[in-house]
Amino acid sequence: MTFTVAPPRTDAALAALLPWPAPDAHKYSRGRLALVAGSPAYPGAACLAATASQRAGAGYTEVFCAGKSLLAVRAASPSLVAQDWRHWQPSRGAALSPDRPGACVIGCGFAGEGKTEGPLVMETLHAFAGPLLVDGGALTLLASATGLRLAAERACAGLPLVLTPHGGEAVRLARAAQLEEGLTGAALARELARAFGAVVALKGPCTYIADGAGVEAMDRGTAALAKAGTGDVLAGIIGALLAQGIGARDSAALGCALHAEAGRAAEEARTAICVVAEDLPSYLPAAVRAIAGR
Ligand SMILES: NC(=O)C1=CN([C@@H]2O[C@H](COP(=O)(O)OP(=O)(O)OC[C@H]3O[C@@H](n4cnc5c(N)ncnc54)[C@H](O)[C@@H]3O)[C@@H](O)[C@H]2O)[C@@H](O)CC1
Ligand SMILES: Nc1ncnc2c1ncn2[C@@H]1O[C@H](COP(=O)(O)OP(=O)(O)O)[C@@H](O)[C@H]1O
Repeated sequence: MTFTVAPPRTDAALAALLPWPAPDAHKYSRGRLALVAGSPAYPGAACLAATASQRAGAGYTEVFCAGKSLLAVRAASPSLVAQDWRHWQPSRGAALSPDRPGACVIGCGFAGEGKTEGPLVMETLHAFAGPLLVDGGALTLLASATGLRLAAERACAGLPLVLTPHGGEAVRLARAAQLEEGLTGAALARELARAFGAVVALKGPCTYIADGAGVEAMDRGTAALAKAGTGDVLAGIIGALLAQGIGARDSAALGCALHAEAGRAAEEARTAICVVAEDLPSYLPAAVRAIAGR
């Protein structure tokens, strides 16, 4: 199977996508991200994704998490709005219209269990009528016959879906989709994108971003990013870009580049040894400047 992997996008191409706010912007016009995240086992993942979303420009970041995780999420940032995930209503979702865009991220800090998280994931796949990013433990639940069917239905309805698996999660998705064994890298990203009708960002030292039309590479990152929780930060960044009305593949490409540049800026200040995931949102301004050239 031969195909071409597009080279990483240039700074100029990425800069053209940056969501600078209009002078008359308000918090809702700047995009509302509903983040369904943070099981009792992993409240920290919700905190990481939510604070990253705020720094990546979303005007309103609303977290729906397990009741036991509420305190941790509220303590992470006073400007976050947090509710028990029992109140998440995917059919109402974020208010969606061209002047009030929105998106949903689901799965950061999910443990991949079926009883509570399963219905949250399946109902969101079915009923959320805006751009949806599936990450973390929700990918384990998506890796099922029901998940594949609901993903196909979203694709038929033209509803954007972004998947952000690491290598282990990608193997689970590939098995569920009965892909050829042993696919890796760009080929795996491309086949997953086709099977799920989604944009796939297959994360690693080089991240491959694919949709039905092709695959591109993103290799700006650093091993400083190889720490628990950095993937949750990435999901929050891409989710915020989706919420601001940027297309799915562009959001994935810009989000991965901003995440990588934040990692590099953090490494510069803190060394590759000492960077931790919670450092990254505070280096997003440096990442924006590196890409924008200002
Ligand atoms: N502070 C927190 O609350 C954190 C919560 N997290 C959440 O924890 C949940 C479980 O995620 P995990 O990734 O730990 O567990 P998984 O069960 O998804 O992954 C565990 C297994 O997948 C494989 N794997 C993991 N990373 C891989 C990679 N980069 N390449 C190849 N194989 C890999 C390994 O076999 C590993 O044993 C997710 O919902 C995630 O969001 C993690 O992001 C870590 C930080
Ligand atoms: N050696 C590396 N070089 C560059 N980027 C890396 C490297 N290792 C990990 N990353 C990046 O760090 C992030 C890790 O995400 P993930 O494995 O989902 O972490 P977690 O589940 O702990 O949040 C991804 O964006 C990945 O591309």
